[in-house]
Amino acid sequence: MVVLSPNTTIGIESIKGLGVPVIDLSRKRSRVSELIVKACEEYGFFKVINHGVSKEIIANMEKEGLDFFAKPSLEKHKAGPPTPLGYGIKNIGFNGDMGEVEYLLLHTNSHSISQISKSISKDSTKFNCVVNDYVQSIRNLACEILDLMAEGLWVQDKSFLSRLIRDVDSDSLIRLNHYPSSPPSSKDNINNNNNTTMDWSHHNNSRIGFGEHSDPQILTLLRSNDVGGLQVSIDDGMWVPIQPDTTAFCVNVGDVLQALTNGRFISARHRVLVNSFKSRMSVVYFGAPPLHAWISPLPELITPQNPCLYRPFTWGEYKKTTYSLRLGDSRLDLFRIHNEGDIP
Ligand SMILES: C=C1C[C@]23C[C@@]1(O)CC[C@H]2[C@@]12CC[C@H](O)[C@@](C)(C(=O)O1)[C@H]2[C@@H]3C(=O)O
Ligand SMILES: O=C(O)CCC(=O)C(=O)O
Ligand SMILES: [Fe+2]
Repeated sequence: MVVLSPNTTIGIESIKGLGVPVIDLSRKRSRVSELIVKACEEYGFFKVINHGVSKEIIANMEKEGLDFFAKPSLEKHKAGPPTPLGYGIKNIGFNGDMGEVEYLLLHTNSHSISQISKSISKDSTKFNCVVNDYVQSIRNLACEILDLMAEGLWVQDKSFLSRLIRDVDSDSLIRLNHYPSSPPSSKDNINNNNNTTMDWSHHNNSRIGFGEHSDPQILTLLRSNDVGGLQVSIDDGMWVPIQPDTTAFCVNVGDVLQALTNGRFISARHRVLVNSFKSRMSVVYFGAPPLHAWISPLPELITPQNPCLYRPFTWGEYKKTTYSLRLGDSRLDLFRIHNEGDIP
């Protein structure tokens, strides 16, 4: 029997049936919605294929990202420091979190994109167009997935979830992450050979690109080049690698969707380890509601057996709390209602 300790990374994609589910969006709608709901309940993560986002839109976005990160440091810093929007390197957020990553964080509203484009690219019109096209396509895909979720959950108002991110005031973001390759240092080798008490990531000569966290928003849609590194935590502490697939989008549930579904969907913790030999670049869309939108569990998902788990809050309040905390903090717990029968 193989015994895996909580900090073990398993080499295969998953213990529960070899990987997070891969869902073909071209299959029968009712089946797709069932599969999405199941994936969100079991993993909070899944991949979608036949998603309808054009190869050209993806390739253009990837090229703009690669061109930007290939610039000299001085040029890149013109788009920084992150406010949190803009260019950042190593520092994540404002509370001391660090990772081996450089990134560009952009708001998805067209005015914000056109403003920041000026400090990102000499051909700012092109950058502006490419990002706007990408945002439009990825938002449509996110809305389609949210509608499928609502159908699978038998929620009455089938477009309630997608309206939150379609809203003109939606606070959605695009993040480009670049993880330069990082060959193992001699220090890591010494620890490895001596079999000392380093944790698994060091034992494996890997470094943290983006530390363990959950995403605060509703839904995240991620695409990367063919370099792996993303891992999801399943069953409390088992790290499962998400195999890179350039034809797929990796989708994950955010904290707000966990709250809206009254805890039925899991906002899973994930992290990124740096590859020793190849650089990873990811483009991540975070679908978020407007700052003033109220979030509370959907009435259909509250029953005597599943009493309401979260108090109502606005996305603005939740976002403020997020930024007051560290990357790895479990912020949604602060919004939990303690019901009769809960263990104190
Ligand atoms: C340390 C932090 C960075 C972060 C805001 C936070 O205070 C905690 C959550 C972080 C996160 C994770 C998902 C997204 O990448 C992100 C943009 C978000 O909304 O929450 C980042 C924030 C950030 O990097 O600004
Ligand atoms: O870059 C990645 O692959 C994932 C990054 C991530 O989890 C995030 O930006 O929230
Ligand atoms: Fe994330």
